[in-house]
Amino acid sequence: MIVFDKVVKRYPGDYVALGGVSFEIRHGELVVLSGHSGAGKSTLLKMIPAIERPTAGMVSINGQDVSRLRASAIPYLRRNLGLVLQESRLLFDRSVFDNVMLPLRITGHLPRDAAKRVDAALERVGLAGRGREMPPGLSGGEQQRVAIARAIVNRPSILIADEPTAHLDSAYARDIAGLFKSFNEAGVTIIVSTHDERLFSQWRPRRMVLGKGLLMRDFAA
Ligand SMILES: Nc1ncnc2c1ncn2[C@@H]1O[C@H](COP(=O)(O)OP(=O)(O)OP(=O)(O)O)[C@@H](O)[C@H]1O
Repeated sequence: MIVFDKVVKRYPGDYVALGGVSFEIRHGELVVLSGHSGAGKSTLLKMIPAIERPTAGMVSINGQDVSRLRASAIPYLRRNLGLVLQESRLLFDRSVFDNVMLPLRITGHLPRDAAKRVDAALERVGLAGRGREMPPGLSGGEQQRVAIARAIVNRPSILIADEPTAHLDSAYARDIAGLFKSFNEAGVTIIVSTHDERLFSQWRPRRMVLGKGLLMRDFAA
């Protein structure tokens, strides 16, 4: 369970990006977060992996307060989270395989079955056998699939994606939305922000709408 309790985020210059946001997300939910540009979506998502910390209030995951986590504990937190953030770009000078392998290297020791995990993640996103290719040779949609493979290679129980379909044409965007749905069906909790809620509406997700740093609407699934 993810809990936000009266979370406030003030950036330097006193800009209030989140003005006191509270909600709970249960295990296995599919949550679509929308809101105008600057509403605070990225800020909210970044609080879950402790990339941003609340100015006030608390964020917890499965009972652990992540808003005040020691720096040394953060890698353990992130090991259980899959992240597809706007800044999580691919390394263009490394193969698709190496890009997806990256989180496995970061966690310290390579699992014995690391290569198998990478292959399984690539297969999961429809890129089986493409590991040797280089990212610049892939379409935008395929690059996004690599980023998603990289996010799921650790088999996280929670997957967070910040506008994963931005810059993709509608057919690719629908494919990517379908991928998230398939992960959700496999039991993964999904929190995805989008400018286009319609991409997910057929699955009747929980819809949360942010406006000016406040939770304006929260439609249960
Ligand atoms: N590191 C930062 N320092 C100062 N202000 C910031 C920082 N990050 C975000 N902001 C400001 O906080 C507000 C919320 O930003 P945020 O990126 O969370 O919104 P968003 O809803 O994700 O927007 P978009 O849809 O454009 O990505 C914006 O006005 C932004 O300029």
